[in-house]
Amino acid sequence: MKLAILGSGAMGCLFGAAFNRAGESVTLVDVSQPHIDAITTHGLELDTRAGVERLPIPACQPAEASGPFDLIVVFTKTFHTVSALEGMAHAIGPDTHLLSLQNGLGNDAKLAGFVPDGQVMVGASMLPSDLVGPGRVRSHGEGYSRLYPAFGGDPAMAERVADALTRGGLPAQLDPAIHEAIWSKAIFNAAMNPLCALTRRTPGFLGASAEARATIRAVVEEGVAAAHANGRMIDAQPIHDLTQVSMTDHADHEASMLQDVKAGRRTEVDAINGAIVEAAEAKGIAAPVTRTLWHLVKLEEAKLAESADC
Ligand SMILES: NC(=O)C1=CN([C@@H]2O[C@H](COP(=O)(O)OP(=O)(O)OC[C@H]3O[C@@H](n4cnc5c(N)ncnc54)[C@H](OP(=O)(O)O)[C@@H]3O)[C@@H](O)[C@H]2O)C=CC1
Ligand SMILES: CC(C)(CO)C(=O)C(=O)O
Repeated sequence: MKLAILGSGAMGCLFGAAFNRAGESVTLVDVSQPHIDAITTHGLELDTRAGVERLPIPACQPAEASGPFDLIVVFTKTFHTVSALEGMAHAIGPDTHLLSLQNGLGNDAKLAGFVPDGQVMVGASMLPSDLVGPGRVRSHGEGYSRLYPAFGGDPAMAERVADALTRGGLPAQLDPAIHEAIWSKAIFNAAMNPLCALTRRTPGFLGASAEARATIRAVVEEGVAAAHANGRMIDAQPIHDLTQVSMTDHADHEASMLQDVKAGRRTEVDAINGAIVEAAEAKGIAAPVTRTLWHLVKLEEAKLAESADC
């Protein structure tokens, strides 16, 4: 399979490395020239629990990517998805499949603007990953990934992708209830990520606080009510369990939203808390705790933007 990772940061490099280990032809596509130069000169340095690897994977800017690709895996932040795909339009052929394992709701609709519906795949990944410097990625947690065609149809390509990832060391499985899995993950992120970002602390700190635990429970309950109102019949308990695992087993992991505010970057809170609140309110349901966390993170982003201007 000839594939490109579009947005080869923390997650893109982790997944690109798995496809490379599985023997697939991978190109890492990104807009950061120092990152591309480091990978081209020294190889991709990947630090996992299995040790440190240095993988010689081609890396380039979008305009230099030579398609058409069988598969483009989109791993930009959600607010860059559409512009990133526009920058890869020359490398999308009639048979190109697109896959998003990004956080948040609404990734399927963004991808659907670029290929026929039957070639859009979506999913969710529980793997953690950090970009620690140009050409250097660290991922020290366990986690599964799930994927499936977003709008139904033949799952053959999704099967090939899950098989390659699993052979490359990242367990992945097909999940016909993929939209429920995506909702569950978004609710988990809506509960955990803003609190990590606002307190500048990891899940272990939240677990030690009764106030944080109560807030997390409230966001999960609101999110599940929103999902039900939108026809996604998910259970609250597995999400509560996942938040518990995060506070104990992943106590020191820096949630991606925490990494973003620490680096002074925009967060994905609109696609996570914002999307859940909008989906709830469209069905006449209030989600006040989720909304408040959304607004607090937006305030934090405004504060960071103001200090960057000074
Ligand atoms: N990190 C994690 O632990 C997890 C992240 N996720 C999700 O995965 C997705 C990716 O996250 P993550 O890997 O952390 O993000 P990163 O910021 O590490 O990587 C995104 C990369 O995309 C690049 N990019 C931006 N615009 C373009 C473009 N037009 N064309 C090509 N590349 C572009 C960015 O460059 P630049 O920085 O210069 O903008 C950056 O290198 C997000 O949706 C996130 O929520 C899901 C599970 C876990
Ligand atoms: C790594 C994980 C699953 C948990 O925090 C995540 O989704 C994130 O950091 O955004």
